[in-house]
Amino acid sequence: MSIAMQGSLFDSSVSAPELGELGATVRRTELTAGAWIDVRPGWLGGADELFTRLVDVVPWRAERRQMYERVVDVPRLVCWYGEEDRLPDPVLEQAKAALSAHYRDELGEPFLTAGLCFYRDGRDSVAWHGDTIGRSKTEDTMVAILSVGEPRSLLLRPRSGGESLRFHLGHGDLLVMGGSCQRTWEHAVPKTARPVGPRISIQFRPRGVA
Ligand SMILES: O=C(O)CCC(=O)C(=O)O
Ligand SMILES: [Fe+2]
Repeated sequence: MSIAMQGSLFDSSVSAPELGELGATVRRTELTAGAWIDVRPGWLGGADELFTRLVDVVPWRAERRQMYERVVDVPRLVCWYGEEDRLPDPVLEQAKAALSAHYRDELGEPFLTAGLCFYRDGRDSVAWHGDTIGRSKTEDTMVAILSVGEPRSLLLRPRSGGESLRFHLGHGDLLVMGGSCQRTWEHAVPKTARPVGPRISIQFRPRGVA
């Protein structure tokens, strides 16, 4: 598959993927009902290079999914890596280890799985949902999302109603949803008619969270 991506095409300084610090560069926002998000813009340098690699090496699958009574196309490509699976790029193994170290005391367990989503253009999306399959239905946990490629909006809104928050995530940005976020808030990557380039998100989760 060949994807032309704005920004990197004429960029002579294309650099190898490399993670920056976490530590004090991570900015926390407390949400309602015991939910929070951490944001670390540009955590992964050389993110466009990782995007290009992932487009090629990941065995992307188109999925169909049961939605209530209907089976619908999932408008994005996906690939899931379980805890025994080798991730498709060494820098993603490093990211998983760095996140596990950074959140060790607070989370009490490592990030073990990685879900990858490929939003090819503005028609690809994910509808409002919480990641509530498994323990996250009843327990506090964390889902860490690394974004590469062109930015897309990730929206968050409280299940109890209220304003939504919008983040533009791409080019190596990190966003971590924590606390009760999966149970008490929802998130979405909405479709857009604006011309947007392709984005890949990598979601790291602990065991039993999906
Ligand atoms: O692509 C994203 O940033 C979000 C993906 C997501 O919410 C999911 O796969 O559960
Ligand atoms: Fe999700």
